[in-house]
Amino acid sequence: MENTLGLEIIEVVEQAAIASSRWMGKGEKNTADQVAVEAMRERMNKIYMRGRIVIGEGERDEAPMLYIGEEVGICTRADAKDYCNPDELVEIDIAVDPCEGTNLVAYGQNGSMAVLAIAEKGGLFAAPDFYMRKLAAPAPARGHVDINKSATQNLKILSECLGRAVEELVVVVMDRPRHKELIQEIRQAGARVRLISDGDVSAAISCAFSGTNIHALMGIGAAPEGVISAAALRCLGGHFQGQLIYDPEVVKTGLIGESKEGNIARLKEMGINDPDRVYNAEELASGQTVLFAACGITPGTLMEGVRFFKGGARTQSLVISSQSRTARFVDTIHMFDEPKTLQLK
Ligand SMILES: O=C(COP(=O)(O)O)[C@@H](O)[C@H](O)[C@H](O)[C@H](O)COP(=O)(O)O
Ligand SMILES: [Mn+2]
Ligand SMILES: [Mn+2]
Repeated sequence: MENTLGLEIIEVVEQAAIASSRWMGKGEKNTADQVAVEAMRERMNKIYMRGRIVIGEGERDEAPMLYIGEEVGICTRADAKDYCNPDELVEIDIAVDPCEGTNLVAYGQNGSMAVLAIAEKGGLFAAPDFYMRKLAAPAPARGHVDINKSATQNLKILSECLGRAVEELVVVVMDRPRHKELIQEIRQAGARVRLISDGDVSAAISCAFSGTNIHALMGIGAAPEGVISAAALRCLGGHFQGQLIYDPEVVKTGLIGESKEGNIARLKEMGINDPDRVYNAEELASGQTVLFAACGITPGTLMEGVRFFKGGARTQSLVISSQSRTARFVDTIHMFDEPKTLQLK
């Protein structure tokens, strides 16, 4: 699966990011999302692979999407075996979020990215479009912090694992009414809180890189984004745990149906019999080979955003592979017109 695919998916996220960034700051989140979806689909369909979308994101808020179950790649065609080699015919599952942080793009704010994760068939948890309680932390804290413990306890553990005072820790939390008590508790424990309006994938992955000044992600975000984050953290050896949240009272957004009971029944239909189960990164992204790729749309903690210049654009992407154990930052210059002199800085 690995080699050529690793290169091709860089272009998939780059094309989605470039398309979306043309709508940066225009106040139209659905268009910023739609163009990213179309660009991602178009580029994926040029790859010699046999892909299936398992996480398309978007059902909950009716955003444009790549559909769950949608087949992508040249080798999904009926006559594929005539021109695809056996490696390309291996079925792979793909989780995508072509525009993660649509509001951030629409309002010209930092932290949005085009992102996807890939594993062999069955290697990614097909999360329902519900919410997920998440705990992400750097590698030294992996398996020590625990989502079942209080924020206060986890901060103490984190401080021991990272060898720094609780006061020196920064925790990212989504700025939502559902997190009022959590925010209070983190502050009371002595740590500092970075509130974000959107974009918890970037926050989760940032935990795995020292120098980002992000030491944990706590709280409830979307479940599909949880699986994508888990894929990256699994490859990077960071800590990630997720627990589905199906009670509308807990999330307070009115976006996941009327009743907790109805949602439990929905989960059962999907084969999830224990709705309260806590999943770790290896369970959410269980594939033998996991690939992750992201490209900044607007500037972020990990990557630059798309920068246009006369006749082209420059992007920065991150590609992570469990197989080659690499995290590659890729700086690309895209030439829209005839190549001219390229500006290096
Ligand atoms: O910010 C986010 C929105 O993603 P997108 O729709 O692709 O632009 C994600 O990072 C969050 O994980 C999540 O979708 C958010 O927490 C949903 O919560 P809410 O806005 O309270 O419904
Ligand atoms: Mn998203
Ligand atoms: Mn999105």
